[in-house]
Amino acid sequence: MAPRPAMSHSSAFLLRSPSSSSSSAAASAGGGPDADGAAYALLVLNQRLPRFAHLLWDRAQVRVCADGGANRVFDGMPELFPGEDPDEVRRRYKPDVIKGDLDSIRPEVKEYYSNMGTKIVDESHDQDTTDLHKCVTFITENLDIPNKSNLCILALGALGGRFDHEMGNINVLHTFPNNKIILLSDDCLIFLLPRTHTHNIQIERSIEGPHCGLIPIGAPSGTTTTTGLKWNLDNTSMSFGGLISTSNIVKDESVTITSDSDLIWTISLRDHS
Ligand SMILES: Nc1ncnc2c1ncn2[C@@H]1O[C@H](COP(=O)(O)OP(=O)(O)OP(=O)(O)O)[C@@H](O)[C@H]1O
Ligand SMILES: Cc1ncc(C[n+]2csc(CCO)c2C)c(N)n1
Repeated sequence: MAPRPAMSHSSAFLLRSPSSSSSSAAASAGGGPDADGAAYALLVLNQRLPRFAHLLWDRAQVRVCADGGANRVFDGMPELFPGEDPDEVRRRYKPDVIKGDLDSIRPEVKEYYSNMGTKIVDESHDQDTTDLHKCVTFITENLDIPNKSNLCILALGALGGRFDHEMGNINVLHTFPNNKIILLSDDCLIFLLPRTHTHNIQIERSIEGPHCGLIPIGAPSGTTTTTGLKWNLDNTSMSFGGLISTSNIVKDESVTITSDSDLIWTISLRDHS
């Protein structure tokens, strides 16, 4: 296989104190870019907020709700602060943008955030792309977002739930292969490993692993080689109907992956509740 440039990946954005990789789970309020200097945009989808949603919110460069995701922020953020006045909590967690076909956001939620100055982008004319797709387009095309080319996109609530939505969300990873997009749930995260690069994934053991998978969703892979896993691939083919790497285990501090096809990487998140 021809040599190709390296791309590194880290889930340090989930660390409580991103500068120290020995610290434990899920981010605290801090402000500013995450661990490895990679700033991120937070995208909230229409599923129950993960337990660490408010912590990621505090450090995001920009916060976008995909249609009904706005209901989840409106209802869910106060639930993460049970002792506090719900309205006070809501005022602290104001989305910058709500975008989608707007058939799921409740009218009172739309009015509430509109009155607070949130930008509402109605794309109800487009019934061919998902709300997640619309929001990723917004982030990649919006000139007002600083440092956009380095911006990672964290999509909360993208996994678990309806299978058609999950597949639509994974399709967005393949539609925007040049953008770093991470789909998150309470239980795991996934992202795309474009075939154009070799990949070096830093494992944050306090918050992720040990279960992981390497899956050729878009197309079969003729050859994939890995290091750092319990069951490594060595110039191995993967396809649906044949071998795909599920229920694998991370062994080392970093995992390297090279493949002739785009692959989906997934790793479990540890339960810190
Ligand atoms: N159950 C789910 N599982 C995974 N992702 C979801 C789920 N529900 C919503 N999403 C994500 O949140 C986004 C916004 O959801 P919303 O329910 O507002 O979309 P929608 O277009 O109204 O959905 P639909 O009309 O298909 O029910 C979706 O584009 C999708 O990316
Ligand atoms: C072949 C095909 N299948 C499904 C849809 C429906 N659809 C896909 S994305 C979307 C918007 C959801 O907010 C809707 C309604 C379509 N247009 N074309």
